[in-house]
Amino acid sequence: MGCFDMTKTLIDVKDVTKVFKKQKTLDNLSLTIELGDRIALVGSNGAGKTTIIRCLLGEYTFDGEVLFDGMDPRKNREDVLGRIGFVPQIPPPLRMPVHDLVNYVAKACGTDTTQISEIATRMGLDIFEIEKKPFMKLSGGQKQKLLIAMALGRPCDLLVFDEPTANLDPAARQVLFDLLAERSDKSMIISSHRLEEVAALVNRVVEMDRGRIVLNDHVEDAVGTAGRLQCRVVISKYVEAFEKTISEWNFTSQDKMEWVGEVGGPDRLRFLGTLSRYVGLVKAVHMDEAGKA
Ligand SMILES: Nc1ncnc2c1ncn2[C@@H]1O[C@H](COP(=O)(O)OP(=O)(O)OP(=O)(O)O)[C@@H](O)[C@H]1O
Repeated sequence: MGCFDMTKTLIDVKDVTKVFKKQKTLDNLSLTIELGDRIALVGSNGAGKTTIIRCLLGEYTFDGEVLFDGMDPRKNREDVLGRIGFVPQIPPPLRMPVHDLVNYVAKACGTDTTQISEIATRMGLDIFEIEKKPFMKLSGGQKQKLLIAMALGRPCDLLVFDEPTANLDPAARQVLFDLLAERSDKSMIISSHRLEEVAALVNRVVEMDRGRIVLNDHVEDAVGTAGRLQCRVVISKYVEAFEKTISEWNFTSQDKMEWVGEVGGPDRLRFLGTLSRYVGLVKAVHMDEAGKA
């Protein structure tokens, strides 16, 4: 864990403009990310999500300033990258065999290969089976799983995942969300087209459109940490998985169809994200701020 200043600002993006071929991909963008923020970075294709991530990783020149824990990512690239677990949207075309790649990453990032292979196994990827294969000859899903295992199997202060689920089957997606939930003490930026998919993991939503931020919602701010929401959820048919999930939120039911419970203000987004997994099942949702019916 690195040292942070009193303000706990992890990333400061100030007036960043990035132009590709005369087109402003980032348009005077400013954003402060605090330590502990878990951000869903959403927006349509071409909004600029990957570009701001690449600026943060020190890969591009741009006008304006980006600081990671006070450091310029271009001038202090090694230090900055040493603290970020990154999964790119498009896997790099590496010829290196999987075995060598995992060893290299483990050594460079101060972890051991077992950590990486254990996570890969949870994702459904047996590293030993593919260890002689060049990375670029793996399937899209295999590459993604290995990149995720390498990012999560190393020590870091920030996880940056750019569209991490694009090539994953539903089972692997679920494991990824479980793995990320286990790391909810970490700061995260997860870029996604599907807010409902990542909502359960985050405490902040930043939406981009044409290089600008159009929504910046701290979930805690909206309801207040002390506020509680009284909720009623009605489903159209009984499903055991739903019962298990909603029971984990301490909801109760007489008939297993209508469920009632309370959700803490800061957990509102996570709760809705959880419900969205059962969108075909949910017939009604009612939420009231406790005491303000
Ligand atoms: N290296 C590049 N050269 C030229 N144009 C680029 C480059 N990288 C990105 N762009 C352009 O910048 C814009 C934003 O791209 P970016 O990849 O940041 O968007 P995004 O929000 O990540 O989109 P997606 O959801 O499709 O991944 C697009 O119009 C894209 O064509």
